[in-house]
Amino acid sequence: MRILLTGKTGQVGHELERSLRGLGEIIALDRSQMDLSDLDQVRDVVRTVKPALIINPAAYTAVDKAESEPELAMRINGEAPGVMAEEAGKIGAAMIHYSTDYVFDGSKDRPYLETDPTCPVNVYGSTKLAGEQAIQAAGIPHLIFRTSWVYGMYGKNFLLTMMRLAQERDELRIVADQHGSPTWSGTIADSTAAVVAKSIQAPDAIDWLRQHSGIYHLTCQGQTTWHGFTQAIVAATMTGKTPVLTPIATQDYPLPAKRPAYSVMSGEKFIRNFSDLPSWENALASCLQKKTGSDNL
Ligand SMILES: NC(=O)C1=CN([C@@H]2O[C@H](COP(=O)(O)OP(=O)(O)OC[C@H]3O[C@@H](n4cnc5c(N)ncnc54)[C@H](OP(=O)(O)O)[C@@H]3O)[C@@H](O)[C@H]2O)C=CC1
Ligand SMILES: Cc1cn([C@H]2C[C@H](O)[C@@H](COP(=O)(O)OP(=O)(O)O[C@H]3O[C@@H](C)C(=O)[C@@H](O)[C@H]3O)O2)c(=O)[nH]c1=O
Ligand SMILES: [Mg+2]
Repeated sequence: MRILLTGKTGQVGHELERSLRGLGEIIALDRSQMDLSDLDQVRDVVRTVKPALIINPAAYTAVDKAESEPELAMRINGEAPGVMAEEAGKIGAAMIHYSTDYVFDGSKDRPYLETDPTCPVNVYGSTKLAGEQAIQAAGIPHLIFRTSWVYGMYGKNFLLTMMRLAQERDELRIVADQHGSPTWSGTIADSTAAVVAKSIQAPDAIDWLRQHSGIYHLTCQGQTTWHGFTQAIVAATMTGKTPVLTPIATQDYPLPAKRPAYSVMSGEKFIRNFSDLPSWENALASCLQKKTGSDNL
């Protein structure tokens, strides 16, 4: 199966390139080869590569910057996935796409289900929701994996930021009233590869993907806060003198974009249909131990 992989320099794209090895002919592209802000180029690349499956982890992920660049964020997160899906439809291809917990407003206090109403509270979330809707509207075989709080040893993320700040400072002030599920990029990539492998084992991979089409919540299981996540990071990575970790309220860490106060998502549908998901604690340990996502959930 020929697979077109976007965003190979991103956290998830980087791990996917590794996890997908052996599952087909992987055409992995970066921004210079497929710029999602150039919709004509997106169209041309799909037409030239003619994949059976598009896997799209590329996205505009700068949550605060998106507030001042809504049009660019919408083109990359909302429109480009729609163009990919439209072109996929013309060649009988399927699509695996990634979305976010930030499609929810955070007013629930129990894990969000795939059937719960969406209501983004920031520009990034609105543009990611538009991407989901554009893919659904194209009517192609598709899997949309909503994930959250992604980290790993590669790329820009909260784990690496906090490991650095914990070395530099005596005190860290961290938001303790936002609840979510930190998710290792390796878990996302390996879980995606497991799904692709299942599709390939079926008599007709595209038909299998059509039968399983829909939205799935793909996160590590359990929940914490950014403060709780930092406590786990510091405990696992530092010995000797550690900084004081002071819990603070969201309002005491002002940022341009609003965030949902609660964005835990139930992984039950994903687990029932595809494969098990690790707890966030176990995934963090695996990440720190292995430093790759190649063969560990
Ligand atoms: N990070 C997170 O916490 C979360 C992410 N998600 C979703 O998961 C998916 C993967 O995210 P993640 O890997 O963490 O994201 P990263 O920010 O690590 O990577 C984003 C990727 O998209 C690429 N990209 C950005 N703009 C363009 C563009 N105009 N054209 C082509 N490529 C572009 C980047 O390229 P370059 O390296 O050149 O910038 C990079 O390869 C995304 O859909 C994201 O919305 C969902 C929930 C949480
Ligand atoms: C560095 C730092 C951050 N924080 C807070 C700010 C913020 O609320 C929280 C996390 O910071 P981030 O910048 O990683 O948060 P954010 O960019 O909102 O992360 C989000 O990214 C997008 C792409 C998603 O899809 C989401 O699932 C989520 O992972 O931690 C502190 O409280 N203290 C600190 O010292
Ligand atoms: Mg961020």
